[in-house]
Amino acid sequence: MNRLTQSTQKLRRISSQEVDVSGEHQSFLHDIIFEAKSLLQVDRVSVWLFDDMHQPTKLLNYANTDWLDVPAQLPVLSIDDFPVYFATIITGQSIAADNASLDPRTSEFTDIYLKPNDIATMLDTAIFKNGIALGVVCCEGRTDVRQWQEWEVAITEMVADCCSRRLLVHELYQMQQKLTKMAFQDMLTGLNNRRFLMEHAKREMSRHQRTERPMSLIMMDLDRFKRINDDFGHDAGDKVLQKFAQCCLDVVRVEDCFCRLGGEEFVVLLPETSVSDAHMVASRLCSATRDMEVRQENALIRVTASFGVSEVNPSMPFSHALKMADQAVYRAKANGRDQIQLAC
Ligand SMILES: Nc1nc2c(ncn2[C@@H]2O[C@H](COP(=O)(O)OP(=O)(O)OP(=O)(O)O)[C@@H](O)[C@H]2O)c(=O)[nH]1
Repeated sequence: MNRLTQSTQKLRRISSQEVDVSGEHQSFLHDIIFEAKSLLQVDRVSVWLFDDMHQPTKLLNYANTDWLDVPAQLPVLSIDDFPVYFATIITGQSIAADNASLDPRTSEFTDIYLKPNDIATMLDTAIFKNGIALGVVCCEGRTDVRQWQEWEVAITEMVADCCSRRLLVHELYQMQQKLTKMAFQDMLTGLNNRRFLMEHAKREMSRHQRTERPMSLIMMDLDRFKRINDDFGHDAGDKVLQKFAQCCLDVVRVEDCFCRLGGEEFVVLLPETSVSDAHMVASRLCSATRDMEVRQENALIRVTASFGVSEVNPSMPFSHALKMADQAVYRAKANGRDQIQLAC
């Protein structure tokens, strides 16, 4: 079997493997760049990505066989300093520079990179995404110049394709993470949303059923919020909601689950908390809201909120506790607002 066939088989096996793409590039490109180093018998293989694939101005170093611990400050190559190299790579041509200091496509690197790092020969090729160069795989030999063979260029191009596939999987993973976050997060306040609360409550209720520890719920609704929108505008209303969210987060504990149900309605689920303790938390939230000020142009906006506190009985559906707390909020509103009512 010739070298090309052997190397192709190795790379195909590597690129078919499932890998954890949740970490840094150095971790999930590690096996590919190490295999490239071994197949091509070079001193170093590195992966660089463009800052912007559509209008690249810089190449950023992302993964390197030499650095198992990636330094905080990675080298950056700018298009202004290496115009010929960039122009060649962007068009998708591989650069097999036998003598890197003499080859016009890589000689730009001589003083700044080749000499200080003792690099004599380079074989670089573009990593593509949708037919556009996204970055570069860079293979470097130290000390001796070398005559690159066609099969070695083909292998480097295949390494770049393996990287491209891994990067795509990494991008899909990041997109999925973002979508999951969006599905469970309120975009305006950054708080968890109703969907998150329902999922979280299910888990908490099962835990509390086993431990028989108390759990409580506080529902809160800003008072006469419509007036704020009407008097100061919708943006001011949004600002109030954001400030209120932050203000409440400062009061509750990290293990409490604070969510925006929608509009000007919020809930905090308090594990390991009796109704009387939840009432104390609600009192703190009530006075923190009263003390809160939001500046809008020359005006200072102040708000109050009405609170309903209920026990969460793990043997009843969670919607029951929500309903009880909601009814208590309704009574607080009917009773003059800016107060707390216990569910009965
Ligand atoms: N700025 C802003 N306003 C919102 C948002 N979501 C809901 N609202 C507004 O919140 C207001 C809620 O008004 P109402 O349900 O009448 O309640 P309220 O004025 O707070 O009166 P009470 O609850 O009875 O004290 C409505 O005007 C909604 O348009 C939001 O994300 N941003």
